[in-house]
Amino acid sequence: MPHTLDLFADSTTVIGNAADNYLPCDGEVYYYGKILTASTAAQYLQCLLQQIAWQHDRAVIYGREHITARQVAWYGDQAFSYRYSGTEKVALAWITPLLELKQLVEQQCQSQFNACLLNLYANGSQGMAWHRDAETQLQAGAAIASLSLGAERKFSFKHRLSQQKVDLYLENGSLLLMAGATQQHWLHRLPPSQKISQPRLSLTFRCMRLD
Ligand SMILES: O=C(O)CCC(=O)C(=O)O
Ligand SMILES: [Fe+2]
Repeated sequence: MPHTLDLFADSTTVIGNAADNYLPCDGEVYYYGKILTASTAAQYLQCLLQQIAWQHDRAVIYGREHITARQVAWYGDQAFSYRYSGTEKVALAWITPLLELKQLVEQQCQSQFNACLLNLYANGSQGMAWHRDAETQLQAGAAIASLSLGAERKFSFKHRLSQQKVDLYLENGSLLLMAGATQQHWLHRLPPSQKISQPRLSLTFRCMRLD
């Protein structure tokens, strides 16, 4: 590894503070805003683009296999196997920059995580369709924290019954926490936007069941 970014040497790095709940009912979504300075976010983006074992994701839809445009990677405390969208991944061992960011995120949102699914969207033509993260391998009701690096993107929630929508914008270096009953009652997506030409990377920290 060429260098280690020492987050905790820079006392200005943690900018965010307690956040408000964006959802009107049936869940909790806290947006902490930017928790990394622009320069620290840019360094981590470059470092993770190089060091993460990016792979195009596979999804089985109506029995047919599709290769997704976005790239993903799966890391964790153990070789957790994660099945979603008809495919299965085995977690790789943490690398230092991921552990640094995990520690920062845990400190910020006062929750612990044991795995991270990373998503890389090369530009605004790539996104993620409506879904919820409620796989049985995840600890039921555990929070999911998402750290964004790179291009600012819109993120949307839709209530499964009322269809009510809530939109927010995920800034470079920002942290979002989905908690409580959010995954039971709300779908979320990253809509495409043809105006965006720059990449965005998200680190979604999760809690896998240990049994
Ligand atoms: O890229 C994002 O911020 C969202 C990703 C997401 O919803 C997921 O990985 O389940
Ligand atoms: Fe998700």
